[in-house]
Amino acid sequence: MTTFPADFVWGTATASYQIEGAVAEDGRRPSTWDTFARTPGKVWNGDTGDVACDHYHRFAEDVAIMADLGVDAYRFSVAWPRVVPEGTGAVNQAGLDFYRRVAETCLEHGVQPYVTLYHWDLPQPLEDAGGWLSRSTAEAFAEYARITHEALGDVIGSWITLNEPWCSALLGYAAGVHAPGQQLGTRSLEAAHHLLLGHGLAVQAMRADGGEAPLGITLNLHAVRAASDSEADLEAARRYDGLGNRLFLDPLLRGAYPEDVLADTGTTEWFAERSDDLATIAEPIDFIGINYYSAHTVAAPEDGRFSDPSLPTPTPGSERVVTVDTGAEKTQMGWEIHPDGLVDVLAQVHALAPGLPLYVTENGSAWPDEVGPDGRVEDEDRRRYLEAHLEACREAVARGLPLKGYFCWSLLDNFEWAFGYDRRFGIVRVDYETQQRTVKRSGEFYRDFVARERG
Ligand SMILES: OC[C@@H]1[C@@H](O)[C@H](O)[C@@H](O)c2nc(CNc3ccccc3)cn21
Repeated sequence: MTTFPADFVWGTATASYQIEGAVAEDGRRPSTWDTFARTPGKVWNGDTGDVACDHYHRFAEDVAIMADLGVDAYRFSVAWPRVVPEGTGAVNQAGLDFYRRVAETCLEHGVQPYVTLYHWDLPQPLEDAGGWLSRSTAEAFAEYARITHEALGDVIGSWITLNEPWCSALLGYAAGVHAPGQQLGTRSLEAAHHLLLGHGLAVQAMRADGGEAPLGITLNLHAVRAASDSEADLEAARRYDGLGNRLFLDPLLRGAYPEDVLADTGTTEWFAERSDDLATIAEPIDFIGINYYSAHTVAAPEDGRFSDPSLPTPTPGSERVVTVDTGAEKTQMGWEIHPDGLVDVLAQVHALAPGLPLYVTENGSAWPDEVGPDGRVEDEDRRRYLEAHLEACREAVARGLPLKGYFCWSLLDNFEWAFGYDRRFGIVRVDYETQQRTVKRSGEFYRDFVARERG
């Protein structure tokens, strides 16, 4: 059986708004998710990230848990509203000091800090000024990245500019199910462009600041399969792969937007007017992070079949694609379980950029956990999902794909965006009443798997 390289990175991942709480402490100012969560009807049960896992005060305990799990690395995000509270202008030293404490605590425990600079918590004043629909937000992001990289470059092992620009653009500005909750159809591609521009400007700014730490970006890639080899279904798959994957992979790795996607969405002229930005967007990077959860079998709509629910309407083009239920097992999110799709997306990126290091920066599953009378959480479904995807990583390595690490989503149960606290992804349970942490069966499995593979 193929073994993982000795330097393969085993990690866990979280994000600031989902775990920190302390949303008004030490100078932090509101983000778009503070606003969105407070908008009636947007988040399950009216949940907010006000307290979450209280990680702002409990980070040392959480890092110690990671050390006990034996992970090599911790991927967490820096909250822009803690560091530059208004989005531009004054820097909040208390915010930088918090992340320095987190990083130093990680290093003291032998855990490498991986930072995501933007995991969706945009400072509200920037949204008020146009958000990602505005080019100025891209420029503000680059300045925030430069400030944070300059302040923390001595304690951060790797930098990820953006988490999932697809979600920020398509869910935030088309579907409206994520902050800021806009439903602007194809104008969401303008947000995608400014997110990618912000990424490129940030890479340039951090490179200019010096430092050796690798720089990359994280994309949620969709493994896409046509329901049949009919022309209509193959066309649906082309559309889904285009809007879900190539709209981001192509400018980042080929320096050009996919013409078919721009044609599909009627945005060819808008992007042509900004073609000079492509050189910045395609600024060379050191790795790509891939968030993988599921594969999608798609088909052309027929009478009686509705638009694809996982491409929330009115996402551009979703009226021309339906997701087909293949009968595969699903997680509590309704996402089908296809570990082989992980290998497919890694191979897709490798084909575009041979040799570029790849990390699975998120992979995990939500299930309705039960706490036993002994206080344990025997989450066999999550353990099984985890095992299957770790074996998919092994297969990817065996095929010679440049997979360098795996980060389990998530270390802790946390605020699951529009689902609030109704969905648990953690390998460690959080009792939100007491903030008690309990390592689940899946966490024990991950600990033992990593120890065994490390030899
Ligand atoms: O939903 C689980 C996690 C979420 O908690 C992370 O913050 C986020 O980075 C994340 N991305 C995906 C995959 N992409 C996605 C697709 C549809 C809706 C929301 C996210 C899953 N997850």
